[in-house]
Amino acid sequence: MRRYQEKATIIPKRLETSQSQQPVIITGSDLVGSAYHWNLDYLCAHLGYGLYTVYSSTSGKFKYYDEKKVPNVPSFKPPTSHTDMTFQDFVSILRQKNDSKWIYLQQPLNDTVGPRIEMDFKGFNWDFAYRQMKKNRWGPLTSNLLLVGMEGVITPAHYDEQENLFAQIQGYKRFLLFHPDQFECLYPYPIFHPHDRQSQVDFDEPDLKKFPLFSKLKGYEGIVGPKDVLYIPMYWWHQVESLQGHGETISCTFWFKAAPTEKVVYPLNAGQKVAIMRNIEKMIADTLKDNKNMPHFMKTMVQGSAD
Ligand SMILES: O=C(O)C(=O)[C@H]1CC[C@@H](C(=O)O)C1
Ligand SMILES: [Zn+2]
Repeated sequence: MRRYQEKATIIPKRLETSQSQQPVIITGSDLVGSAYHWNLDYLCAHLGYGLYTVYSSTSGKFKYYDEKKVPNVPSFKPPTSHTDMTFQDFVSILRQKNDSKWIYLQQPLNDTVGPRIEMDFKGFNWDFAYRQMKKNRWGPLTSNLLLVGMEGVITPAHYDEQENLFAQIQGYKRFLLFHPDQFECLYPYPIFHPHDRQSQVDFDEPDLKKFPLFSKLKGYEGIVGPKDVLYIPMYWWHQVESLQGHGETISCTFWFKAAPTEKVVYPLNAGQKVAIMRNIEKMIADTLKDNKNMPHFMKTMVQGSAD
């Protein structure tokens, strides 16, 4: 991944989240301490025979897209394909080490898992998780996503609309994180686009003519290894790379709904401004019903006159 900037701020290591919605790498939490022994063989033996969503990519990049929005962009070409298979089948493909085929298992943990995994899951340090939830006034836990990736896979820059405790179980991942106020440097796709919430900029080959502010981007960098938990605050952009040379990666995310906004305090923070931009863009799209001309419509609106 080409260095897009001179110097990234290193994500600090702490024992807990701070209430300032800043990313931290939490050490010593044992949030997923009961899963430290998870490896491919153990998961094959105990995950059961439920089906798991496995994404494939020819580039090694796994840019998420919303299938429900694909009809909005007839020319859209999905950058990945996905299929459901048993964990055992996934591991046998993984072990074929066919370099042209990059695969990434991403599946919410559900009740198809075997009793051993259920016991490990129940053994997560839920006190720690709920203490962070209460301390930061997050909403309820919504899902735990199991992620098993080949070394070298990349999840390109995007933001999520939930708070996330990202627990690393095996292997190493390099995270790049960007404050929500870097929004204008990252050029997200329009909301109606299948790549909503994703950056249009290819970090390896940034088109600085099309995306000039990308050269001003400033961000944070951190490497998470086994037993680390990265707090990814809602609306913070992140790009994730499973580092080469450390084998496949196993991670588990803990996504929480946002904290309710009790009293609006001005000036609004960058995350609140992203939420407002999204609401306005949704309203225009729903009212205009003309996605193709939305950019022109919005440009006209801000330029104050038809060009
Ligand atoms: O947890 C998140 O917010 C994500 O974006 C995950 C989706 C793929 C994961 C990865 O480690 O590549 C990160
Ligand atoms: Zn994410």
